[in-house]
Amino acid sequence: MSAAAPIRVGVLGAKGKVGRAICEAVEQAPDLELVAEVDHGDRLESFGEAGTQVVVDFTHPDVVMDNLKFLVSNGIHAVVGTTGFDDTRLDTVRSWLIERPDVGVLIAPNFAIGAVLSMRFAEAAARFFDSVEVIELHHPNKADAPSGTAYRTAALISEARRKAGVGPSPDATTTELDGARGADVDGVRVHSVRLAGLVAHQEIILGTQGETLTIRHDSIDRNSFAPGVLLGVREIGNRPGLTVGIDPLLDL
Ligand SMILES: NC(=O)C1=CN([C@@H]2O[C@H](COP(=O)(O)OP(=O)(O)OC[C@H]3O[C@@H](n4cnc5c(N)ncnc54)[C@H](OP(=O)(O)O)[C@@H]3O)[C@@H](O)[C@H]2O)C=CC1
Ligand SMILES: O=C(O)C1=N[C@H](C(=O)O)C[C@H](O)C1
Repeated sequence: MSAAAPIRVGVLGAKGKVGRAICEAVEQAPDLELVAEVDHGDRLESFGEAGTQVVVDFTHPDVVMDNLKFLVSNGIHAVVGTTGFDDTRLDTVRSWLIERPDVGVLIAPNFAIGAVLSMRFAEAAARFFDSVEVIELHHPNKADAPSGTAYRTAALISEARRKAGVGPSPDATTTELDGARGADVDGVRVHSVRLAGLVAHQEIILGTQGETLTIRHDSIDRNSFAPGVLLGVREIGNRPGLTVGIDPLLDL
C-alpha cells in the first residue's frame, strides 16, 4: 500500500518571526510539503499556482482578513495564528464560509499546548476566587496589546464566573493614573508588559481569603507554536467551517 501524498502547505508571513519557525517545522515533517512562502509584497496567487492545499497565516492583524478572504474564495484551507479576531471578524469569516462549505479555517489565539492548557486551568479556577487579573508579557516588537491570548483568557474567565454567579473582582480604587489598573477586558483587568528579551508569557493571578493561585505559561522559543500549527494543518482538511482554538483538536 502506498503512503498518502504529503499535504501541500503554504506559509503567509514566511519571513516573519513565527513564519520562519513554521517553514522550518513544515520542511522537517515527512507528511507535509512546503510549496509556497509568501511575505509582504508577494502575490497571494502564488498559492494557487503551487497547488497549495493549506495556508498558515502569521502576518499582521491589519492584513489577515484580506488574506483569509482570498484563501476561502479560492478553496484553500487556512490555519491562522495572526491575532485581532473579535466576534465581528469571526462572524465575517463564517459568512464567507457559507459560500465555500468545502473549506476549513482554524483560527487560534495561541498554538502552544501549554498556553491552551493554562487557559483551561484559569477557566476552571475562576469561580473559586474573589479576584483575578491577567498579566501578559511579550517581546517589544509585538504590534498589539493586549495579546490575543489575553483576550481569550479574559473571555473564558468572565464566562465561567458569569455562569457560576460570581460577582466582579473587588476593587476600591477611586484615584488612579490612566492605565495603572490595566485594561478592562470582559470585566477582567489585563496588564501588558513589553520587554526586550521576552518571547511570549502570561500569568493569571487568582486570589481569595488567605491564598493566591498563579497560573503561568512561558513560550521561551517560537518553535513552541509549531506542534499545534502542524496539528491544525493535518486536521483542517477534515474540518470544514470555522474552528476557533486548537482545543477541539486536542479533545479538550
Ligand atoms: N496564535 C499564536 O500561537 C501566535 C500568534 N502570533 C501572532 O502572529 C502574528 C505575527 O507575529 P510575528 O511572527 O511575531 O510577527 P512578524 O512581524 O515577525 O512577522 C509578520 C510577517 O508578516 C509579513 N507581512 C505583513 N503583511 C503581510 C501581507 N499582507 N502578506 C504577507 N506577509 C505580510 C511581515 O512583513 P513586514 O515586516 O515587511 O511587514 C512579516 O514578515 C501576530 O499577530 C502575532 O500576535 C504570534 C505567535 C504565536
Ligand atoms: O505576538 C506574539 O508574539 C504572540 N502573539 C499571540 C497573542 O497575541 O496572544 C500568541 C503568543 O502570545 C505570541
